[in-house]
Amino acid sequence: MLEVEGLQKRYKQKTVLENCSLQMKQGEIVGLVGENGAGKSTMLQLLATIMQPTKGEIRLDGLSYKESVKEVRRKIGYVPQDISIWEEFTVEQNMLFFERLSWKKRTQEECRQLCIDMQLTHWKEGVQSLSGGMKRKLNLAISLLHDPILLLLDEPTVGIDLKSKTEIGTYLHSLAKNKGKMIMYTSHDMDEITNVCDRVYSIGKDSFYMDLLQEKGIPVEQLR
Ligand SMILES: Nc1ncnc2c1ncn2[C@@H]1O[C@H](COP(=O)(O)OP(=O)(O)OP(=O)(O)O)[C@@H](O)[C@H]1O
Repeated sequence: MLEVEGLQKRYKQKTVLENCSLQMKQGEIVGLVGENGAGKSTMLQLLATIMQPTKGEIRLDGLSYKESVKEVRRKIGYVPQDISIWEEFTVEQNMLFFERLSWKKRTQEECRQLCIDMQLTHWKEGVQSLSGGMKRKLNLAISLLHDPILLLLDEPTVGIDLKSKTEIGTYLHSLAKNKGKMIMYTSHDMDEITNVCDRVYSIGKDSFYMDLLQEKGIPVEQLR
């Protein structure tokens, strides 16, 4: 379970997040929406332990981010907005490289299976020749190497075709429902949010997203 209480983030004079509280349970896929600059990436980076909040508490499976950050990190997979893989390597070389950096050991077959599970079948192919969708899948596969319980995805489907988007959505759904992962992800695509997420947090004072998602019948709460 993820528990966030009274979170605040200030960048110098600017307060981006104020008194945000949220919870996530095992097996849930939660969307994070809001206009550009609302603070979605900031929230994901705080949850990923990349930045520290100026106020507030975060706990993952009862572990405090302040007291047990090393243990917490082992339980988190984070995919930033920008793709971060080795362009000059093959899919296989990328997977094996990042496996060596991971605290959890995986066999070559397990690494390959992770890719196959999300329909990334170009094991021997150079990353440079992959489509945007395949690169996104590889980035996602790398983030799963250490079998995290919380997966934080910053616009994982931006700029990719509908087929890859749908495959990623289906895969995320199976990760949550069959393996009990908690998944939080941001997107500006409301159809995708509606199709993939169980519920949504809308960041910011603007009620545009709240109204839109409520109309579509998706449970949504506002964070400011
Ligand atoms: N390191 C930083 N220093 C100062 N201000 C920052 C920093 N990072 C983000 N900000 C500001 O905080 C606000 C929230 O940014 P953030 O990237 O979290 O928004 P976002 O909702 O993810 O936006 P987008 O949809 O464009 O990705 C923005 O006004 C941004 O300029």
